[in-house]
Amino acid sequence: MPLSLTNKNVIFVAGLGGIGLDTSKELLKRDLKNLVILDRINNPAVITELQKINPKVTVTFIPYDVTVPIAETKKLLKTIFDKLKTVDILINGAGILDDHKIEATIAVNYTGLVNTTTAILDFWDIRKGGPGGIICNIGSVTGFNAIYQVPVYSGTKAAVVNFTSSLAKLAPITGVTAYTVNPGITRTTLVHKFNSWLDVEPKVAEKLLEHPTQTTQECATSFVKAIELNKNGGLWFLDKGTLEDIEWTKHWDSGI
Ligand SMILES: NC(=O)c1ccc[n+]([C@@H]2O[C@H](COP(=O)([O-])OP(=O)(O)OC[C@H]3O[C@@H](n4cnc5c(N)ncnc54)[C@H](O)[C@@H]3O)[C@@H](O)[C@H]2O)c1
Ligand SMILES: CCCCCCO
Repeated sequence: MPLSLTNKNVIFVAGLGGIGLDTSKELLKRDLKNLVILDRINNPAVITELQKINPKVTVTFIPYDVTVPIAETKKLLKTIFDKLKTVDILINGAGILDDHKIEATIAVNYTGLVNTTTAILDFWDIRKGGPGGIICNIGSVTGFNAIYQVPVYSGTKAAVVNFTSSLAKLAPITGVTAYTVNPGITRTTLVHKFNSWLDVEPKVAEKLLEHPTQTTQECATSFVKAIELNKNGGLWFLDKGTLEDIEWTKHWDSGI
């Protein structure tokens, strides 16, 4: 159901990246209570600028690498919950795009997202007396249909979409709802130049960028609208400045 972001506490993993930073700025147009940015990027000047956007919101930065062991993530989350007492939304946005780096791509884009999500369930799971919560995972249009020249990256994004859809179906058990935001090609440093798998297409970036794209601001505007729409199981398609909830085609059902 639609969600007011007023007085909410949000953890944003990768909130300082290309998409992340403009989305953080868009979030700060709402009167959150706290925006806690976890990122591998550490830029105090940017945090200072973010804080100036909305004095009603407390902006906090904590260095975080999603590839750390899950026990470390749980310790970090405990420090945040000890301070804030409640967290309403976790946004998982970390991602790399380099199909030469197979293990790193899987570790960051999938394993890191799964571990961060799993870790916060320690604090949210209603079966443990938790309050429940909301998971917003950044997938990608490539999670629906691959950029087949980067099959490793695309595969991790398909995994994010699939994993998050399962979380949404598990919400009645855990009390944690979930959805993905899936941007189309958005002009950030991630997409300027990157390696294709086994160099099957040395000009993959150049070829893709010949087609229509969107700005990070367009993406951010759609991103926060999706957060406010707050649809459990949402498959949000954020392409060329538009926002659309995708209907997934069911080909099989486990029956359970
Ligand atoms: N730009 C696009 O066209 C596009 C399209 C669809 C999805 N995405 C996804 O959006 C997200 C942001 O991408 P972007 O285009 O802004 O690129 P970006 O490179 O600007 O941002 C990537 C973010 O992930 C963070 N990150 C990377 N490795 C990390 C790690 N080990 N631990 C913690 N944080 C880590 C970076 O610090 C940065 O904040 C990624 O998940 C990407 O896959 C991007
Ligand atoms: C230009 C290629 C962008 C690929 C990132 C889509 O998730």
